[in-house]
Amino acid sequence: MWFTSDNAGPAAPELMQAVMEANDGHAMPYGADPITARAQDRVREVFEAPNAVVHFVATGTAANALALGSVTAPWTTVFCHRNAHIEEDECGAPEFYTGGAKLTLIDGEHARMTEAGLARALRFTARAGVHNVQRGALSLTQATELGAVYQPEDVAALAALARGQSLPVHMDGTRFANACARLGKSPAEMSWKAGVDVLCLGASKNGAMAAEAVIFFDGDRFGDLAAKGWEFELRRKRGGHLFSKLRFMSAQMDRWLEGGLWLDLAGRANAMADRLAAGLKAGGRARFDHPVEANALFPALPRAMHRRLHEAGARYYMWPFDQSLEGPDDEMLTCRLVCNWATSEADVDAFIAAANG
Ligand SMILES: Cc1ncc(COP(=O)(O)O)c(C=O)c1O
Ligand SMILES: C[C@@H](O)[C@H](N)C(=O)O
Repeated sequence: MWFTSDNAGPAAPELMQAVMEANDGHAMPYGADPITARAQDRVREVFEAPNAVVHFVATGTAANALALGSVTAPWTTVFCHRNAHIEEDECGAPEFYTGGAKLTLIDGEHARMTEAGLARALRFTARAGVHNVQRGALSLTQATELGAVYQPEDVAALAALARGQSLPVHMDGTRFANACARLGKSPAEMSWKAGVDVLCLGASKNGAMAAEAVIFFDGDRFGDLAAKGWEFELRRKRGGHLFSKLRFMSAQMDRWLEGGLWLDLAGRANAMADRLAAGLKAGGRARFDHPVEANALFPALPRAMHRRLHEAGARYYMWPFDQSLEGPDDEMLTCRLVCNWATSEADVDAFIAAANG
């Protein structure tokens, strides 16, 4: 019963097979191989973005931090949600790779930034003179860190506020696939058509061993897109994130996007989250303070239930982590349960049985 994180899940056999097939003799290193070119074209095709600049890195943190470093200056601030991964879980990488940009934290339920919150923050930074950080970029996470998704129109409204201040829009798409699978909208509708300028598309949480794409879309934001892409390549190399045998990462991304596999895998994870939520709700003792819109759920459960689950061998995080299993049985404690493409109905049903007793 593994529900700690989709990072704990196995790689999908299709992607492992793609790596095996890529292991065919010699090929030019550092991304100059044909598999990488094919994977970059596949991303452009799936996103209906023939001119997009596409590069691959191994982690979501590298993707976010290098992308933000490419679109904002050290003396600026990036507007993000208070619970954004770039704020809470990247050990200062965005600040490091931007050369010191700050993060301006904005509230909103379910880690979804509100228009009012962003508008207020933009107004507040309007006073910026030489003594103040300048507005740098907007960063949104899709799906969010609390298991919710943004509708394309929500993204468009926030992006419009950013665009009104000539700010680029970054999207942390570590679980973009889960959001796309949930909403049934096209990748283009969920990204550049909604005003996203640079998308970090995550495959690692959704079947890859390690593969993340940084996609700069050909809007009016970056002027010379080729130059922006070259700047990213230099930042990636300088940051130590250019894989010499990039073909093995590219092969994963190419296979993941081929024939809609990425959406099938994400759909499986989402379906298991739905099954788990329904089973806990049926037990009558779970409280849900956040919606289940992707592959994660955040139920509040009685402490006694948590004890029972831990004794049954269930693996998951209390959320926040530091909540103790010692104390009154009926105190409600929130946890995070994350399903991945390999989560089985048996895993889910065993968790529900242990929870409901
Ligand atoms: C929303 C979000 N963004 C970015 C990341 C960073 O990915 P990585 O841990 O591969 O650096 C994670 C990690 O799971 C995440 O949950
Ligand atoms: C660091 C931890 O939050 C990781 N990003 C996860 O979602 O599991």
